[in-house]
Amino acid sequence: MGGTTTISVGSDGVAIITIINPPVNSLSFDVLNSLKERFDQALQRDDVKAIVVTGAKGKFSGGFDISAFGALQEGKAMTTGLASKPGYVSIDILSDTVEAAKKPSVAAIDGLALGGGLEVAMACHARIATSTAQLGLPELQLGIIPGFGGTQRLPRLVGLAKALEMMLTSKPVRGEEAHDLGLVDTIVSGDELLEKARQMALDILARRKPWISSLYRTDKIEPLGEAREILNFARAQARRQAPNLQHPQVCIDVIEEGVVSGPRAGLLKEYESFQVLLKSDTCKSLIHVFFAQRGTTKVPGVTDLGLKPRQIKKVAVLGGGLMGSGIATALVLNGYEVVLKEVNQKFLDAGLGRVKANLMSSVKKGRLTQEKFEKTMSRLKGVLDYESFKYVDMVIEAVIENVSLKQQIFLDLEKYCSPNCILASNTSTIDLNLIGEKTKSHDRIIGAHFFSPAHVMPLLEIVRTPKTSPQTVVDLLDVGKKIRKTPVVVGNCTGFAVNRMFFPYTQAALLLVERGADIYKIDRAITKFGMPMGPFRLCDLVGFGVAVATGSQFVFNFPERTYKSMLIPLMQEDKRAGETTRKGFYLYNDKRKASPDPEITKYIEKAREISGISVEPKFGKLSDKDIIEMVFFPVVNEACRVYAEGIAVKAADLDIAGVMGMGFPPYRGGIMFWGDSIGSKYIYERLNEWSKMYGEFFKPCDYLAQRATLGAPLSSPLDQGKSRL
Ligand SMILES: C[C@H](O)CC(=O)SCCNC(=O)CCNC(=O)[C@H](O)C(C)(C)COP(=O)(O)OP(=O)(O)OC[C@H]1O[C@@H](n2cnc3c(N)ncnc32)[C@H](O)[C@@H]1OP(=O)(O)O
Repeated sequence: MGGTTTISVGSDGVAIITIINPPVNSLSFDVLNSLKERFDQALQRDDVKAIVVTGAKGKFSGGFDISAFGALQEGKAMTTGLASKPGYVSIDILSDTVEAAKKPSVAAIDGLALGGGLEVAMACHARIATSTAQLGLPELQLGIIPGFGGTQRLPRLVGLAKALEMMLTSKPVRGEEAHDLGLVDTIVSGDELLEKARQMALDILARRKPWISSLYRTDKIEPLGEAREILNFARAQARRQAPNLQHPQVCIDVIEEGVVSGPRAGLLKEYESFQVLLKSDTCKSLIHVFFAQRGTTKVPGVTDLGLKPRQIKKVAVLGGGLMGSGIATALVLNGYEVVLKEVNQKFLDAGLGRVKANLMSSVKKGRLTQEKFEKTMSRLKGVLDYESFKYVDMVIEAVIENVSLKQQIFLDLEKYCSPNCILASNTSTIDLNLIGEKTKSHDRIIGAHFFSPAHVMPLLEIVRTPKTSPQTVVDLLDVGKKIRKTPVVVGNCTGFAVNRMFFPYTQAALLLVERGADIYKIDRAITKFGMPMGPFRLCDLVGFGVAVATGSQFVFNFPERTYKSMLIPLMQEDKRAGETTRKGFYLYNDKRKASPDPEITKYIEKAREISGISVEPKFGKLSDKDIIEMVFFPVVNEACRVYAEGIAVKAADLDIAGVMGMGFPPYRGGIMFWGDSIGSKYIYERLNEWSKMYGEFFKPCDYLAQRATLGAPLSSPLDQGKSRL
């Protein structure tokens, strides 16, 4: 587990206890045990009058050690007192040792005080922090609730409404705001943090400052009737926002227990609920996503070579359409100089206008000041030729999906850019080897696949061919980090990881509809499962033009497993092309509100006639579970192919690609993780059965068949020899 604490006692009689467990001073069992021992020592020693708790290297603590959850979930880690007694940490250590101590303690907070870290700080008698410190209880994002007394102390320090907001959103507050809220007593600079904390501890001892136990404060908690109203309002809101999640409701129940029956009862309920939630599928999935997300930047054979990212200052974006302008927005927002190129003044003005509109929308939402807006816009320059391209460090091509156009552009780029310039394409489906076919620059050609809207969506799919140099990958990983994207490095193939995995998503839905399932019922079932929208609503959003262009790449490359439905082309003939035409699978009003359209039946019937498929009554009666399985098992099947072909290095990368790129619910852990929670054997058997009845589209791939026979998880490590990376 690792980590420890140190104690040093000054001539003023103040003991400084320092948490040491790099990189974020997480609270492992070793750290918690050591913290208890140090406190006991400090309380026994005659030369210690008061105590300051702090974290090494400018970080208080990032909370309980998340890597220890696995052992706890399996019922291990019972060797220490920590897990053997109900509420040992929250009651025995933090309440009965730290908070009830006869010597005052002050938490000196710089950097992070998150989760268990903030809970330790709240058990101290006062808190002093820097203005940049981040304080929060983000446990809910891991599928658990605060477990070291946070559900009881935070409401008593900042009031119910703010405490609920902080816990339910998992968002931390900065030092200044924490001070305004009463969570922190004093703000000081980093240099004087410890000195002022010592002084504060002595002031408390001398009663020059109040000696407060947060757990027994009542002044910030609303009277019972009002408190219940606030809690019920939060319950309803959490249910609306996350109908599939139990733990936000549990968190509110635990807070309520403390308000109604007192904080001690609250602490016990917190402990019991924490133990139950820890073992839930939601928690296991979210913890998997936490580590998987951090694992995407670790690419064997690339990031372990000791390469340093080169400095990229200026980037050219080719194409000012929806994607190009979104990419340019993300870049200028994060400090890059951007040259936006278009083919004529009209398109250029439109592109620059889109970037401006994106930034203005942030100004309107209060996320960007007018001054910052102007500074950000000043980093953007529009051009109509390649003249300035010799000064750029990277180009991102974002023109329409046309192979010969892209080939010509890359030839031009090779001519106009410096020989070290990175040549990236934002293509979502086209093979990069094809794009660079006519050039000699294969080592610096790379895919930088953003998701629309590019300045909002968190994923950056970095596509690498066998010829792309590791340096180019490292450079783009660094840009990805600087523009706050989660990068996933994948190999080159049609559709790469995200689009390839999710191509069967729409295909399966079309197949079900042609056989008699209802469009709107499918979308409802999929949304209930946790996707932001169903496949038909998504098609409307991206537009039928894009859907058909992307689809044709798959039809061409994987004809044996593409379901060829005429439904979308038939609708296109009638000028229905999705949300932009106000008519797609749904009808749209001025406010973009979608409503079902009964007219859709006529297109479905026509599509059936063309494909020669007749309605099967059982498809009209599919349960939500059937719909989920028939739509998502083909996605799992394709994810298995992608993994087996070595397009992804780790199955966990595919989980993140699906969560961040398609909105697959993180609390289901990602597509491969979810598949494993169901079991390879069951998925294989279902697909096999459907492939016999409804064709090749459902045919399980060899990898899935092999895993099912072995009874092995889908995500177990692959033989790396096969990897395309
Ligand atoms: C009982 C209690 O109530 C329960 C708890 O306390 S649960 C834990 C609550 N705390 C959290 O949820 C915080 C989780 N951590 C974070 O949000 C972010 O890591 C952070 C804001 C602390 C730092 O972010 P950032 O600087 O971008 O660095 P990031 O890459 O995320 O993390 C650095 C490393 O620390 C690790 N780490 C971060 N927090 C950790 C934690 N609480 N436990 C274990 N490891 C942790 C990361 O896995 C990563 O490891 P790696 O370098 O091997 O990949």
